[in-house]
Amino acid sequence: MGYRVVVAGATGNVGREMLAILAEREFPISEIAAVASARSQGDEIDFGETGKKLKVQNIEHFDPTGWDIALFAIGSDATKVHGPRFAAAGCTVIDNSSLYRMDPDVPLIVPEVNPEAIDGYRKKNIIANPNCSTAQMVVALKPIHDAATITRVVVSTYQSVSGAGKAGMDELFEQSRNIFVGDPAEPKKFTKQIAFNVIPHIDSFLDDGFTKEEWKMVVETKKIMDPKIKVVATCVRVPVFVGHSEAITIEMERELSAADAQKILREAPGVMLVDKREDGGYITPVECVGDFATYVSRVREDPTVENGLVLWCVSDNLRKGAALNAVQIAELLGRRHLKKA
Ligand SMILES: NC(=O)C1=CN([C@@H]2O[C@H](COP(=O)(O)OP(=O)(O)OC[C@H]3O[C@@H](n4cnc5c(N)ncnc54)[C@H](OP(=O)(O)O)[C@@H]3O)[C@@H](O)[C@H]2O)C=CC1
Ligand SMILES: N[C@@H](CC(=O)OP(=O)(O)O)C(=O)O
Repeated sequence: MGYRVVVAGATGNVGREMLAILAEREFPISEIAAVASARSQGDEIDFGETGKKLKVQNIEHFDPTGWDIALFAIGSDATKVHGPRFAAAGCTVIDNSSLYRMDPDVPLIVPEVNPEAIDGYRKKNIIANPNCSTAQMVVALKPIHDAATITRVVVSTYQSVSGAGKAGMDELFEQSRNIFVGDPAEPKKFTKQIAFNVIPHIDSFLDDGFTKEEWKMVVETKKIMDPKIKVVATCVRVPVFVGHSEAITIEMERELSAADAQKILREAPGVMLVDKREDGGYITPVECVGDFATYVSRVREDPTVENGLVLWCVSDNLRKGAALNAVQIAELLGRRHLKKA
């Protein structure tokens, strides 16, 4: 007994994590299909660690009729073509691209933060997954917002290359190797050398000088958590393979001590507080890989404003930032709306 589930983009970084997480969390599945582009048609991929192999199907020829849920991680362009086709066939699309996130008829969901918003999904039969940097930030901030009403957020991100897909990971690997052996480190996917460097530029530039990645953090946080919150972001690519980090400074309406914030975060869903004020008493990206948690460390009071806190937040961008959140949405959809086959 279970659902008929499609993973679209199953050969990619996010798709492979989706398959792994569906298996790890024993999502109720009666049948699973792995689809991707024509390039991968016929390839065999693992269904997580179940030992089961899945033959990749070409999305162009895949008929979604009779399938219950499709987890999409194929980018905005391909989603524009196939998302509405799957949704119209009755297969609910949970989409990782940015295409539908700000569509008023599409719920944008982080299950720990705004689960009730999923109830509007029937308008388009599509549910959006937020940007990876937004997802982990709202998980960390929601419990603090509930306690003291956050009014302003200043965030700087340190985003791993896996956020730019398989090609981003390959580029960091190749450039690092080339530099060690004295070969040129040519940028391809990124705008400048990423190995042994940082790049203050993710996604395209907008007219006001911010990047689209920074804009997404602003508008998505408002849609998921509270339209009144002011957010300003600086998004930076760093030479880390997996795991996004964020330095977050917040201002609140009411006073909340660092000790009280730590107490709240210790109990918060999806959050793992690791905050010892000693060497190594905090989490770094390499330590979060493969985990479900959003880690919070280094919670402290900001002495420069009346009610302010500063914290450090780390999470596996391919999991909470994409695949895990999508599977959690599927679980939520099952609990609130679907009947098991
Ligand atoms: N929520 C978030 O913050 C995140 C969202 N994403 C989203 O997920 C998407 C995939 O990311 P990621 O896995 O890292 O990228 P990868 O580059 O690792 O994988 C891309 C996947 O998309 C498939 N694909 C590409 N073009 C098409 C097409 N025209 N039709 C069908 N399938 C296609 C690829 O198939 P093939 O192997 O056959 O080429 C592959 O499976 C991103 O583009 C983004 O939209 C990603 C990371 C985080
Ligand atoms: N832009 C993110 C990953 C991503 O795909 O985001 P989005 O789905 O918002 O385009 C990163 O590079 O880390």
